[in-house]
Amino acid sequence: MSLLSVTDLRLTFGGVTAIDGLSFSVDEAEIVSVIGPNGAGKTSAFNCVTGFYRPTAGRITLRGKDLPGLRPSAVAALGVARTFQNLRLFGELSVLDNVRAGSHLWLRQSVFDALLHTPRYRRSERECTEQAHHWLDFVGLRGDRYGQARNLPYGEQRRTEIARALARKPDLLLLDEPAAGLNHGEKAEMLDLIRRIQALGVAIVLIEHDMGLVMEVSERVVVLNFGREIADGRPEDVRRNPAVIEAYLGGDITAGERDTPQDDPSGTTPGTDAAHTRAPDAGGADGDDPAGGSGDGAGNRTPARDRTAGSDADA
Ligand SMILES: Nc1ncnc2c1ncn2[C@@H]1O[C@H](COP(=O)(O)OP(=O)(O)OP(=O)(O)O)[C@@H](O)[C@H]1O
Repeated sequence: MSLLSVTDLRLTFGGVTAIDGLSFSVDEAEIVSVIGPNGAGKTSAFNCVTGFYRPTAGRITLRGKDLPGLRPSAVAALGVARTFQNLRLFGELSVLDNVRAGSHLWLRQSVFDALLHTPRYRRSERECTEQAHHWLDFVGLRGDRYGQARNLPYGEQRRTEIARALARKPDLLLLDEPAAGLNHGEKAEMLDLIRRIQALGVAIVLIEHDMGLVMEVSERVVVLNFGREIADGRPEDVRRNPAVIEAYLGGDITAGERDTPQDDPSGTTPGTDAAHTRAPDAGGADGDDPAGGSGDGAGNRTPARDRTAGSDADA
């Protein structure tokens, strides 16, 4: 049985069809990437899996258990953790406390323990802090872990978010554009980190516009375009798939692999990522940020272009 199974997933917002029949599965400790141009429905799919959105139709199961209808906290308790395209750290809290917040999911303490500071409470808090240090070491955080999270450089904040997700001890980790806004060296470190997470036995679903990273790290790649799945296969097959090449308007889908210091002397501009060569949508709804946040914090969004299905939402 697959760890995650998504079957005929559909999601509409009024007249907008965000996902139109998506099916894929993820095995234990497998890395599967979901790619596609801006607005293709990738983040919406994550939101359906994690309980942030309720699908219009279709099935999502984790080890055979149906997920739709469960609240995000219940999905997390089943072993699914995620990071967000737009970072969602508690900026005022320390880096350490942000990661400690991830551990609280599995801590065994009652309100009674917390109020009376029982030995059990003190023990579990200590364990929680040790775990947070462990995961910050694991992700290779270099910054001050006792300082406010908002003061960390962008790449370090991304690591902190991943540490917080790992503190939940997930079996499945959904990473939404983990390399966005990172420079060349940081992207190489991210690739290494993703592999080390997999080596822990954690399955990963990756949304990423950097095709170099996707092709390097994925065992399978699922391609979405306008909400429809147009390919699902091994990276080397997907990159040659005519429908995929067409979806990128004839662009070289491996363009991101040229995102080297030579192309970008500053080493800080992720703008050569392939998917950004075509942007059917840069709508106000960012999927994980229905309140209207658009962009990934790195400013690497491309201009909006009309699309039939999405035009309402984009208006
Ligand atoms: N809450 C929402 N309300 C209305 N429309 C939405 C909402 N969330 C997403 N959409 C629409 O669904 C479509 C898919 O959006 P989604 O954010 O899932 O795409 P994406 O592939 O993740 O894009 P990107 O690469 O830019 O993050 C878009 O047309 C978007 O405008």
